[in-house]
Amino acid sequence: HCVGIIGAPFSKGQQRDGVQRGADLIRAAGLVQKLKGQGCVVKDYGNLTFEDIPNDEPVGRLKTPRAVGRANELLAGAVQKIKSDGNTCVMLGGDHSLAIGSISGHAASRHELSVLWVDAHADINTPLTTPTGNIHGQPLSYLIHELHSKIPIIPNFSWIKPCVAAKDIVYIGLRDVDPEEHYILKHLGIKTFSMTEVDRLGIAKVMEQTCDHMFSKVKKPIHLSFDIDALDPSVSPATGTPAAGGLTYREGIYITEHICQTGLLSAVDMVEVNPKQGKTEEEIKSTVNAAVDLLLGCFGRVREG
Ligand SMILES: N[C@](CCCC[B-](O)(O)O)(CCN1CCCCC1)C(=O)O
Ligand SMILES: [Mn+2]
Ligand SMILES: [Mn+2]
Ligand SMILES: [Mn+2]
Repeated sequence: HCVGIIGAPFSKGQQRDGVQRGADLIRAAGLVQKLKGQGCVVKDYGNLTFEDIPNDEPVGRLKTPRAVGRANELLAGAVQKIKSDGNTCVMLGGDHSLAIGSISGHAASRHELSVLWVDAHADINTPLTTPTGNIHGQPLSYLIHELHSKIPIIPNFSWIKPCVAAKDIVYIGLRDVDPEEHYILKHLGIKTFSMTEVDRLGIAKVMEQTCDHMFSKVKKPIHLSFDIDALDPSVSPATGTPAAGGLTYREGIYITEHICQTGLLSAVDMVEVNPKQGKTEEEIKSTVNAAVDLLLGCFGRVREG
């Protein structure tokens, strides 16, 4: 595996300070060395630098939209470069609004994508449905062809072109979905495996049916967008929007092992690690170590050794 890593120390898709430190914490836990130790060729492209944008007043309910739009424009360019260099891209967040840039940049180089969204949340609110105005709860709405007509003009967002079809998205881990999001998921017929399905089917069947869905027509490169809050808070407490009843550590690892086995993983996001949301050093370590182990699972680490 040839892996290109980009850090995006960005937090303005939400309101809690600290998530911008996720990338460097994951690096400090040895991600690069451990990937190399399992035979990967790794290039670390470093961290993006996000200039402060003054007077970034709300637009409608949207908070700090100009910063979010600009940060994602920069990220999209970086991801496109990493892909053109022939790597599988690893984007280390930062909050989940960064999926706008990560998926946009990926799609710019690989056109048709399958998106696997592993998250407690659907992150598909539009600017008009969002209950909080936090753009980390909205990234998919800017990217899906079928929602394009629902997106108003937003400063620094004009570069974004929808690039994913609703049929090419699969969710795993949902358990905290807003009513408006639920309507959108149903209306668009998006494939979802909530925690109910994880409990009913077991993670092996969930992954089997996820792949059946993604490969039902043509096999496309996979973009895995992993929000660490998909895992149960007992495993990953240091995150901004924890929700009870999440994936076990083992279920998370099984997801990444299975996706690795497809040979189609083309980009992965690891977002929402927030050290300031951990009550103890232990909680922070547990969260960061889970993020590292999930990424190692994406790139060939198997538990049987
Ligand atoms: N759906 C929420 C949470 C988004 C989480 C973003 B992620 O997944 O990147 O962490 C709102 C959640 N909801 C608001 C009302 C009270 C209950 C929680 C939103 O703000 O849109
Ligand atoms: Mn989430
Ligand atoms: Mn998310
Ligand atoms: Mn989150």
